[in-house]
Amino acid sequence: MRITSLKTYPVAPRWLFLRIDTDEGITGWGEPVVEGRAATVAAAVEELSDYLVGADPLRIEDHWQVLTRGGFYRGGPVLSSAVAGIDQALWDIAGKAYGVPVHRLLGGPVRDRIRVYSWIGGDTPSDVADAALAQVEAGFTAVKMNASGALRLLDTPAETKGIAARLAAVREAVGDGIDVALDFHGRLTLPMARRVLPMLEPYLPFFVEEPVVPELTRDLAAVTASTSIPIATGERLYSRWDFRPALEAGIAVAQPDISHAGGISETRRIAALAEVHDVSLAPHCPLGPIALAASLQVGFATPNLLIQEQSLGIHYNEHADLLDYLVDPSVFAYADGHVPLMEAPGLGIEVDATEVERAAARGHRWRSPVWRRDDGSLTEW
Ligand SMILES: O=C(O)[C@@H](O)[C@H](O)[C@H](O)CO
Ligand SMILES: [Mg+2]
Repeated sequence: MRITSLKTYPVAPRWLFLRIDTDEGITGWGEPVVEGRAATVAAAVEELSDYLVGADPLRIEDHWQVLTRGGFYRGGPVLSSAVAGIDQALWDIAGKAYGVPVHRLLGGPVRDRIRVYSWIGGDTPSDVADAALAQVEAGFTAVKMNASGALRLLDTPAETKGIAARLAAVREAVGDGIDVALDFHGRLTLPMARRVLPMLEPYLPFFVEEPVVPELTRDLAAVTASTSIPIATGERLYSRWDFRPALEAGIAVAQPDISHAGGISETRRIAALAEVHDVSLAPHCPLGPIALAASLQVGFATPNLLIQEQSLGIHYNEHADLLDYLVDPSVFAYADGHVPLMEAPGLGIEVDATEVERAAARGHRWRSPVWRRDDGSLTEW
């Protein structure tokens, strides 16, 4: 079998889909994207495609090595995400060629279903509590909320207590049987993290995500030592080499994004490295159905999986949602907040190619918001 073409489709809300065709009529799909940089990653995929057209799609690992290491300059979000989407599409082709779901090629399932969580929004404590209750009513057993708005480097008692008040309101609303995670998007300085996290401890959050920016991986050790809350990070780490210092810093949960961190091949290796550190996996995925399917395929075959993020209805999903590009959306029906074992070949989904073409023709470009503090200085959004 030979690869005949690679084609990318920028689609709403903020995704980039990749279609790889072969001379045997088998098509694979991947999702190579950095949110807000879809066109940049598409250019990287286009440049890498010179090497792939005419090659055997089943030599997945060799292609991963050449595309990642063969260029001398490696790593980073753009290149790693381009390779990630290509890798997903090659695993999809392999599964379809062998007639099995990808998790069977990874050693077979180690669980029957995967627990997924939903993102919840809202500004006031009662807004977030209502959003959490709506997800619990929809069957989810875990939610994740944004921890705060734009914070100062060292913030007021009112802002600081407000973070705890929002979590307290959610805990009060959903009770102790539901898991509640908080995402800080790297908005805390180390001294703020030391002050805020102990205030959250009484409400037993599931985990706290990205308390500090990933550039401060070294400071994570001080954060993890300062609190009993499990610390999660990883959506802005792109390889097992990037994850090593975070794992050594004592995080509890690794969050590789299968569309950023080198695809199925590398996420599988990051999971194994995490296992060495007694760290569980909660793959990041505020992305589309292909990225979610690829994440789930790894999750079915990975012993240290904690939970899977999924993007149905999250606030980024304007003009399109998770299920819009699937021939059969029931695959992500989330019975009782779980996805049952997927048995269809490849990634286990059927992408609606006509809808993808139509959405790409409409054109769409999503930009990350720019957040500023009250003095006008830039902060993490
Ligand atoms: O954990 C999450 O889902 C968020 O931090 C998103 O990754 C972020 O808004 C960029 O897409
Ligand atoms: Mg996050």
